[in-house]
Amino acid sequence: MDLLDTWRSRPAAQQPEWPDPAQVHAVAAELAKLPPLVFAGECDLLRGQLAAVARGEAFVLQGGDCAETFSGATADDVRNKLKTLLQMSVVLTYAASVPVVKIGRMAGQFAKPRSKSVEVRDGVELPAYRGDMVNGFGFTAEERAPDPGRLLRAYHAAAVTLNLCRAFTQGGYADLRQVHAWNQDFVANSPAGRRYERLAGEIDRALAFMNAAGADPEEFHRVDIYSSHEALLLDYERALTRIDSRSGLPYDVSAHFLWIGERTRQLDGAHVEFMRHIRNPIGVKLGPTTTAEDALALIDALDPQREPGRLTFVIRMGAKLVRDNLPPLVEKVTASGAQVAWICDPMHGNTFEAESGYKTRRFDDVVDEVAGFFDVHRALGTHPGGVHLEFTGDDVTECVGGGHEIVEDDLHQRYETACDPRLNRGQALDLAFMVAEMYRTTK
Ligand SMILES: O=C[C@H](O)[C@H](O)COP(=O)(O)O
Ligand SMILES: C=C(OP(=O)(O)O)C(=O)O
Ligand SMILES: [Mn+2]
Repeated sequence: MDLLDTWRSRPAAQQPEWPDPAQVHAVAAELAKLPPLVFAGECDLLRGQLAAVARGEAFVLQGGDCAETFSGATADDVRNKLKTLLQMSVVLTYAASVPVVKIGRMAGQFAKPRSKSVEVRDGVELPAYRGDMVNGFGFTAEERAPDPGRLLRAYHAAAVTLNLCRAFTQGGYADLRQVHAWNQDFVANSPAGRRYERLAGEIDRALAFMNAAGADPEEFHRVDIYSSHEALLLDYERALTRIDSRSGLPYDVSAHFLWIGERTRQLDGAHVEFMRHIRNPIGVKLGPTTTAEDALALIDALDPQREPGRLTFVIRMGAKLVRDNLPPLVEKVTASGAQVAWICDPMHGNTFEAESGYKTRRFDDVVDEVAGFFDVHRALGTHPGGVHLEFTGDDVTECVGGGHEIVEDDLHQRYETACDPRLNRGQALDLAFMVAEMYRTTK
């Protein structure tokens, strides 16, 4: 059997109950004919940059929506998210003096694992929303029915989003001389915006100095931003896996970086089996129950050559557990000689339901988990390699706390997420300043 299909005989968690498997087959055949969204050479470049992270020389900023939506694939939405990512990245690069590898949870993050497969409202039970790639968000039987045609729509929405990202980041918008422009609509009404504006002023002076001294590096005019999503729906990921004409090796060309979620990382499961065979840089989310033995077994399965940059562990323990549960993992993995990149997802271990019923997260818990992650690496002399966040470019009210204090009673004002609560732009920028400070005092 083709190695790319061995996953089919393993149990695959969190797959939709498609009404008609023949239709999934037909859609997969159509997807398999469509052009790649990313190129193998780009995935290799990212693998090289993640190798620098694993060596302790760079820092990952990975983030975006919990669940992208088809209706969110607009110029405004994508630009706002990118702007936030660029601002955070500038803060980290400048304030922490570290090269930042920028990875969007964008252009493909359309499928969600769920803790319950059904949702009940007022006695009515319907399938849970599993992302726009599977079913609709609206609470009606029609919307919630899984529809394989959505796999194709996801491909096209990813293509549109990626095209915008490429245009914004290569076409002048991401030029470092635009540091003020990214902040224009934000500065007056926000403390984070004002703090950013001061930093942008310093960058301006540094750029003017470099210019006067005769340096105007090409790298300052554009940035590389990579795409990523959870590789959840294996029919989709398999259909978008192609053999690289240069090397003869398989790459999943739906995104540069793919990760295995906390709910699908079973060693003998279909997700690990599929991901073993693609050559992209990949990640695995590790939650609070992960043992060092689990982590070592995942390395054996997914990175048998111990190739720096191939494997990233995304730690999401929760603020209360990270200081106790992470050290044995880092110690044993480091002792094994594997060079993984360690990055911190301070979102998924800190979700709770507010009294009003909204799913939310406390900004302070998010900060505390990142601080715990840094504490562990500082104590062990290992490298805190990055953060993985859920944020948006808009002023939503989904997470509580932060500089512009949002309280639980405010959540209803602008609660727009299709799945998990995201940091808004001010909270994301505040966090970037705090992470930069933690990095400076750790290294
Ligand atoms: O984004 C992550 C998961 O899909 C999400 O946290 C699960 O949320 P649920 O517990 O509402 O299903
Ligand atoms: C589902 C997610 O996370 P986890 O697998 O860590 O729960 C996510 O990143 O949205
Ligand atoms: Mn999420």
